[in-house]
Amino acid sequence: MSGKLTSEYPSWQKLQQIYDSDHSKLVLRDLFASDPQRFSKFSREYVSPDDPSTSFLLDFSKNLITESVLATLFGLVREADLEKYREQMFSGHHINTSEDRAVLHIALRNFDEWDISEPGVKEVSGVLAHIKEFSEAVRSGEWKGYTGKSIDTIVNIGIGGSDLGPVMVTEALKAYSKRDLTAHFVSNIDGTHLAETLRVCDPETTLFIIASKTFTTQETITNATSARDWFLQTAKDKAHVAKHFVALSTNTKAVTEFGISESNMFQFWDWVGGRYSLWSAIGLSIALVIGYENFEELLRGAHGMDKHFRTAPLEQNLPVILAVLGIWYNDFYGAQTHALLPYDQYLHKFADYFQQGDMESNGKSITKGGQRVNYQTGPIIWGAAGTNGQHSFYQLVHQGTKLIPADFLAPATTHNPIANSKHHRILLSNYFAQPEALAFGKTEEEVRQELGPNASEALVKSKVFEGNRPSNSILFPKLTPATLGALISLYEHKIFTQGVVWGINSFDQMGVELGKVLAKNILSQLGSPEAVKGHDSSV
Ligand SMILES: O=P(O)(O)OC[C@H]1O[C@H](O)[C@@H](O)[C@@H](O)[C@@H]1O
Repeated sequence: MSGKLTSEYPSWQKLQQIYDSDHSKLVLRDLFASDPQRFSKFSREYVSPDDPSTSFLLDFSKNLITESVLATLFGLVREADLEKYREQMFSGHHINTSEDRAVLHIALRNFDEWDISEPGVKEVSGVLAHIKEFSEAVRSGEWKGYTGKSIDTIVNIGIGGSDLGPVMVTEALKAYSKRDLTAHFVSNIDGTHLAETLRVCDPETTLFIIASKTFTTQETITNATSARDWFLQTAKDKAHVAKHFVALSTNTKAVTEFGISESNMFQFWDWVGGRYSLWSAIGLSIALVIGYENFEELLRGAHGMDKHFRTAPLEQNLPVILAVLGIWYNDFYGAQTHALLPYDQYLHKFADYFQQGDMESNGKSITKGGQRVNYQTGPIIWGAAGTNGQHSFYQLVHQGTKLIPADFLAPATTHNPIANSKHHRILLSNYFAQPEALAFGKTEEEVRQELGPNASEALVKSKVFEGNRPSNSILFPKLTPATLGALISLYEHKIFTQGVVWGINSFDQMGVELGKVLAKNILSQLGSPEAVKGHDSSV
């Protein structure tokens, strides 16, 4: 990340040459046929260094790579100095250069193992203790609302990183949830979101969690104010707010000004990026729903993956492997998107979560040194839980004109083995079948054989699957808190690695700002009778 653009690195140029001369020869049918060892060469097992029961298998054999392509991709990562920047992140350097901040979500799940000297890091265990104490008091019924009743409903009010992580994780770990505590998440400024939620809430038994790193986000503060007004319509006395409103924030001043006392505030620090904050106080709703012990398991699972990422050689390093494969398609094959396809209903918000995680991190076109890149950076992330996606967008993935690399994820065993696990067997058969169909397709010859001599040419052609569409498969034993933690951390470090290779700052989000400023400007004019001024002619 000197003054050089990544496209000037020798390995980048070599990759371009390989792509130009060889990509037509990188055909999965042939690559598998010519090498019986392909699966063992291009798969890795992850076993948590802290807990051998947290493990998964990454099969990346169905990628358009050879050993030499992969070696060159690792060469690129070395030329981009990943190992140096990785160490800088783990030791608290201010690698978020535009905001002069450390990037230390890893410190939130470190349990004091690594010594990190950034202010705030020593306070992490105290905040975790606060989360434990508070979540246990609410879950046990000991925490009472203003009329002496226990809490049976929580409403997390937050948006972006203060919403998506808690939503995704509480959905993913529903099997561990307390069934008599209902959780709602309100994010949208559209009054419908709050109104429809409040319709099913009782002010006497509802706890509002106001989640905002900055505590200035318009949507969250507006929703929180309306929620407080709704509460006070019944509760009347402002003193009752203390039993029903808590805040998760870095901004003590704004929280107390809102009327929430400091003792009901859960602190975090500016070195926690919003999209990396579910491990912090922002995870309070997670601890409330699944219990503190399970929340800690989630953090410990992520820490195991942090250790792996920090220490494993690049060739064995799962986040690095996922990162370089993504770069190969994004920068040389011209793939615009990357699909996340979990075959697990519990993970139905996984792609939504990493839409922010990846796109807000790597949706940048200026390097840290201020140069405009001359290559592609972050991909468009999208996806849905299987098998629903199969009946929706897979047609285009299989036979459309676009190359869409995809990650398939599935648990070997289910939390819900209904009908003697028949559902799960069908689900898994689809999980295995889709990557195979994408990779190997169906040749014209096979179609002709199937249809017989009387089939029209057009019908034959329409049934041909070109195949050669790449995918990764991640198979884990069961979706436990620790496994989920490891999976999230895996993708976080993939994003970090790609950002380093592209030479960009993955930890600011300047692009979100302009729209916010313009909306405030328009809002101030909307209430006035004069014509809205100073915008384009369509406003
Ligand atoms: O937690 P806050 O401060 O309310 O921010 C919520 C969100 O706002 C913006 O969209 C961005 O800055 C996001 O990264 C952030 O997650």
